[in-house]
Amino acid sequence: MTLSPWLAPIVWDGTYNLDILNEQFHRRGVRIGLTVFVIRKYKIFIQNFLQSAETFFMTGHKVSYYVFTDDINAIPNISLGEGRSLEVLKVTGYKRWQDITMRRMQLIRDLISERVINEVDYIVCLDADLEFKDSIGVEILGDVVGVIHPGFLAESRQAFTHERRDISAGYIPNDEGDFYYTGCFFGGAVEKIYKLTNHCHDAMMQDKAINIEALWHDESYLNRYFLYHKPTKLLSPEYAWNDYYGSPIVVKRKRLVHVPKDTNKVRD
Ligand SMILES: CC(=O)N[C@H]1[C@@H](OP(=O)(O)OP(=O)(O)OC[C@H]2O[C@@H](n3ccc(=O)[nH]c3=O)[C@H](O)[C@@H]2O)O[C@H](CO)[C@H](O)[C@@H]1O
Ligand SMILES: [Mn+2]
Repeated sequence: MTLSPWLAPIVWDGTYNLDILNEQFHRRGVRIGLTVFVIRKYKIFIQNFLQSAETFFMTGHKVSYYVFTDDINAIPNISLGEGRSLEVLKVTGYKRWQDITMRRMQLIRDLISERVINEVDYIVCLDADLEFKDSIGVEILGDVVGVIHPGFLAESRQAFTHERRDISAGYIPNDEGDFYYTGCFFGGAVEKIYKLTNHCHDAMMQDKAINIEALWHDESYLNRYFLYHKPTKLLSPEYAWNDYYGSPIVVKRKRLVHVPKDTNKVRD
């Protein structure tokens, strides 16, 4: 499948010509931001994350990394390619891991509105427990970009693990939902991601006020957002692979892969 039912492209290997795209994006001098959070024990992932990003992420383009952490000194010094910069931002970690993952929406929103709106054109927001294993370039850029979760590519709508309680601001009715999107990767034009993160954070706060939390935390609220604000570009699960799902033939390139982790050890 290379087009969504609302005619947004779904990016797979073989669906685009990177030379043509690179020329277009170079001509615009496009700047790309990448946010990643390493709070508490997730700092173990940052070296490999950044090093592999230097090899495979947006080669030849202007890239700004924004690394959020509770301990600035724990972030290793990585030598960066030309036109690339890295900034470490100090944040206080939340006690519950669910709050750490959900509060990313608020922190990204505030970073965008405070300054990043003037620093980059596009912003890509990723989990930290990921390794780049193959090229990820400007083919992923668009106004609003969502990534199909590798576990739900061939699943029916009924199998999607959306939030199904109608009191939640993350609610998606049983007979709705286009795809199941991963929470580990979203992005788009910086002003569009301001709207997305602002909306998702507000939804989480609405739920918190009535003491509920959607089934898959930020991922559930993101799925709800994408139902009513459809992505203008979708990325295939090549962009958020997990070896737990083996090697189906449709997935020719595993570009970004989850690093196996023992959640009992890395989450408090
Ligand atoms: C592949 C995928 O769909 N990932 C999503 C999924 O599970 P995951 O199991 O992949 O979530 P996770 O444990 O990687 O947590 C999400 C991210 O929050 C950050 N973090 C989390 C805990 C902590 O103590 N310190 C810290 O820095 C870190 O950047 C991490 O990568 O569901 C989560 C919510 O349940 C998020 O929506 C993830 O994006
Ligand atoms: Mn993760």
